[in-house]
Amino acid sequence: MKRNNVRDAALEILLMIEKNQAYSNLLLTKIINKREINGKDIGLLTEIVYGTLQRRDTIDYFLTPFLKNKKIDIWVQNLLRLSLYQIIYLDRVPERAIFFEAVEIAKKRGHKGISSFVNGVLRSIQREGVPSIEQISDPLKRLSIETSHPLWLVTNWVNQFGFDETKKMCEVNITPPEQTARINSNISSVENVLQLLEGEGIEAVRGDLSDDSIKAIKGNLAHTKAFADGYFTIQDESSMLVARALGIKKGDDVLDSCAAPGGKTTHIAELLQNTGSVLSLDLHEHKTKLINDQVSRLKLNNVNTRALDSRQIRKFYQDASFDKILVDAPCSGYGVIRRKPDIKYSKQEIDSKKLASIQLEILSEVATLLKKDGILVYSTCTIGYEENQGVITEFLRNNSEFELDNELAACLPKKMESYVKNGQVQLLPHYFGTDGFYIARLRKQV
Ligand SMILES: C[S@@+](CC[C@H](N)C(=O)[O-])C[C@H]1O[C@@H](n2cnc3c(N)ncnc32)[C@H](O)[C@@H]1O
Repeated sequence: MKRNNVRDAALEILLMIEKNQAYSNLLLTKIINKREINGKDIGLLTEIVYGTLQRRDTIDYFLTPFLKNKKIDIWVQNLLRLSLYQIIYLDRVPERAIFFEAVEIAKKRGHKGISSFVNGVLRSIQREGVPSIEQISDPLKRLSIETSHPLWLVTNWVNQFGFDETKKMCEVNITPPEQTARINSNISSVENVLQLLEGEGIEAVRGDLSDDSIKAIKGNLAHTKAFADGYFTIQDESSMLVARALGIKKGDDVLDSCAAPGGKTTHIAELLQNTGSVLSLDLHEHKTKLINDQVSRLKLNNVNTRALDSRQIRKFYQDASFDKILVDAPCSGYGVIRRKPDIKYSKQEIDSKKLASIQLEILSEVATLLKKDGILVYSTCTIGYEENQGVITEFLRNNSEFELDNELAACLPKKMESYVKNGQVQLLPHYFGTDGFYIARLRKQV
């Protein structure tokens, strides 16, 4: 396989993302398989795609003066972006190779004129250097360009969390995420799994937040036999807190109302230790299949899945009642920008408003099936009032039999205590290096 296929594959993925065809993580896997990219090149391809996306607006700021107002095709712009990303941020890639391959791709996709243009722009940047970000005098605009987040999002976060917190958050968002996993406590322990992984040549250590978590230092946990054999689930440490927030007890009947691909359903099922039951819903069969796959891999016996819109649950389960209910709602995902940097550019401010009304509909419907004294946990992997505290405030206004439950802090790791306030926590990615997450724990009083 010729090396320039990596850059061409990166360009193909970036163009598909521009057309909103799917999220970067899914496209990457699809193109790696389609083009049969080999192991060594997968690393470079991943780095180019994620790096270019993570820094897209910064790179555009650098490129703009060199384009001299010339209108260029979207593929040329993306070719320049990914080439400049490598020149500025990837020390180990020789510049000669970057220039050569950019020109070859331009020739192949366009014509000689375009390849000369691409070569000319890159050579000018090499000669003159990129413009300084320091010259942007407005601090919000500077932060927006420096960390490649849309100005409206930066402004929104600064209004909620202040400038310093927002800056830390934006800076973490342009770093690569860690890979962590949750041990399947039904069949193993952290020590045992670390040993198994060592035997497979993977370097891993205990996680930072949860007792049953591990963190990869070298190697990919997803490609191990221990994973295939059900010893653990790849999951961010913030996500592992959600099932904990439910305070699962043996024998509980639990509803997971937005469950695919099953990260939290399987955690709940593990905490039940082969007792009780989990009913896991998601919109479509192809989604519930993902849950079933994980349930089989982890050898769990207490999960039932069904393709169903949770907003319709009473039509199908009018006599059911649950001890615990989880709404891990569909959301804008601003807490997982490190994993899906394209979120920064594809989402609009208005999306949170639309999502908040769906989130409230789901909560309001499923809450009717909770037993007296039962626990309802609402969570999202997003950051910001509208889809989080705003939804809960509105829910509590309409459902006076519920109250925020202060037991939340006791369910979560001690380290997090100071961040838990009044039965809620908004975890920002720079607190513990996890994804950003919101969790609220509510109790039904009557
Ligand atoms: C944040 S994800 C859930 C992640 C999952 N809890 C886990 O830990 O793996 C939200 C899920 O909600 C599903 N969803 C969206 N609207 C829904 C609805 N009205 N009823 C049921 N599921 C819904 C989406 O298909 C998506 O899979």
